[in-house]
Amino acid sequence: MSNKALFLDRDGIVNLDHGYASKPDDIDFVEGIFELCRYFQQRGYLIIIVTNQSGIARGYYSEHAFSALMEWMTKQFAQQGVILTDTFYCPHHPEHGKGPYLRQCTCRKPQPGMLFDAAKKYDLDLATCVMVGDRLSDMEAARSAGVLNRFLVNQQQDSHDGCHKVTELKQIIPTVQRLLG
Ligand SMILES: O=P(O)(O)OC[C@@H](O)[C@H]1O[C@@H](OP(=O)(O)O)[C@@H](O)[C@@H](O)[C@@H]1O
Ligand SMILES: [Mg+2]
Ligand SMILES: [Zn+2]
Repeated sequence: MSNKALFLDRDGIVNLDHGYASKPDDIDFVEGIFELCRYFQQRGYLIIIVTNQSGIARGYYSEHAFSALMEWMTKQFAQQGVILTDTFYCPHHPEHGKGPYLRQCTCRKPQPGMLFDAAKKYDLDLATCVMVGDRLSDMEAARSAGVLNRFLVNQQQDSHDGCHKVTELKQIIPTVQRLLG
């Protein structure tokens, strides 16, 4: 357990959530995302996306289309000086999934499955990882996985789970500097 990661939710954090993005034309990157990634990368964090993709379960787009979009996204990150180490995704939905995707799985956030899978694959010390998300389900997944520093961006909802609430990505760096030095 020697590595640490910045876990990013995708829709709503990396790109604006216009609803079930499936192709590059659907992607508008959120202001400050590359700067945030560069900050953590310089401090030795791997950059890992953890994303619910029920659009696959619902039949809106295929896993192949999802992978092609992530390949494109990885190149956009690289052009901005950011190595996107990996993406973990949940293609299931417990009610609206079709065929094999109709499942009560352990990877759909708020379940912590994707974070545990990432920890296993990259030998992560989850306590020292950081999660940034736009839903309480992101915070819950990270809390259940034992991620101590969790940032909830741009949500009015009240949360009692001890996460840091910010309205913009650029507010994260000063808080991290205070917490982690
Ligand atoms: O925010 P992440 O985890 O990266 O991805 C969320 C997306 O898969 C979609 O998840 C859906 O929720 P349901 O999966 O239908 O409950 C909706 O919130 C969509 O607007 C959103 O695009
Ligand atoms: Mg989201
Ligand atoms: Zn799943």
